[in-house]
Amino acid sequence: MILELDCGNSFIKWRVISNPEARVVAGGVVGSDEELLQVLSSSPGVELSRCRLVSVRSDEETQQLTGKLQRAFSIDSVCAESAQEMAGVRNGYDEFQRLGLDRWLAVLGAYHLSGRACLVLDLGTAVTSDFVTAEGSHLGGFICPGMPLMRNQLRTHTRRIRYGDDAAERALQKMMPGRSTVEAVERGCLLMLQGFVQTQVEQAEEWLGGAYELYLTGGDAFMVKDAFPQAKVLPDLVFVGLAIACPLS
Ligand SMILES: Nc1ncnc2c1ncn2[C@@H]1O[C@H](COP(=O)(O)OP(=O)(O)O)[C@@H](O)[C@H]1O
Ligand SMILES: CC(C)(COP(=O)(O)O)[C@@H](O)C(=O)NCCC(=O)O
Ligand SMILES: [K+]
Repeated sequence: MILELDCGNSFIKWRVISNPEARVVAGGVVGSDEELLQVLSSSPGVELSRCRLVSVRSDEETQQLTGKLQRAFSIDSVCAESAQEMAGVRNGYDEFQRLGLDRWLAVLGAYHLSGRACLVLDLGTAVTSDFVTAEGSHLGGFICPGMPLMRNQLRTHTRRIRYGDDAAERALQKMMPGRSTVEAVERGCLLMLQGFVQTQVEQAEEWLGGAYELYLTGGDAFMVKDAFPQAKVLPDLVFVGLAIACPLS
């Protein structure tokens, strides 16, 4: 079985797939390396033979994680790497190595699945957008703070914005003007998020000419998906790209 990891700035998304059928056997989201080791060693029937991963963390952090996996399960890891061109997509960054690897894999996955122009939005710690033409030319994209960064900036840089996670969840059940701090902040940040996605859709009309596929991925994709019924919501989009960038030869 193959362990697949997507190491973001806040969470590690993990999956175990069978080899060679590539059937998903187990998966989840964890907050730390230790939590990952623990959940993997307590998952019944999971027998790992190797690992492939993508990380936007520092090289040191990524090496620490692969070292822990080697010691705990005796498996080698391969890390996805940047490329100028792959699977019919040409990286649009001036310095292709600087494009976030999670973005690159999501773009590879989206173009592979759609075979046409696409707009890829990844809503995690940061929110990223990437535009790809029907010919596979990556035009670049935009980066802005995601929901966790927006709400934490307000909590950190003001004196009187303080509330807990439970209240935050309750506040988002309705979207009328907030009548408490938690409602005002949570609903305000969600409107920022939805507004950003709406702007990207408008940009796509301009840059991709209307006939494109919209993909939403990342932990907070569910917060905006109802406003964009045309979107394909694919939590595993980065893993689709990971299989392309790190094939099991
Ligand atoms: N099951 C989940 N576990 C952890 N975070 C989740 C989950 N579902 C949604 N989220 C939300 O997803 C966001 C993080 O998204 P993610 O794509 O994992 O970020 P990153 O790739 O930057 O680590 C957080 O705002 C978090 O509240
Ligand atoms: C933009 C990101 C921080 C997003 O990370 P995430 O929210 O998925 O944790 C990451 O893709 C990254 O570090 N990119 C490098 C900068 C760039 O893409 O231009
Ligand atoms: K992201």
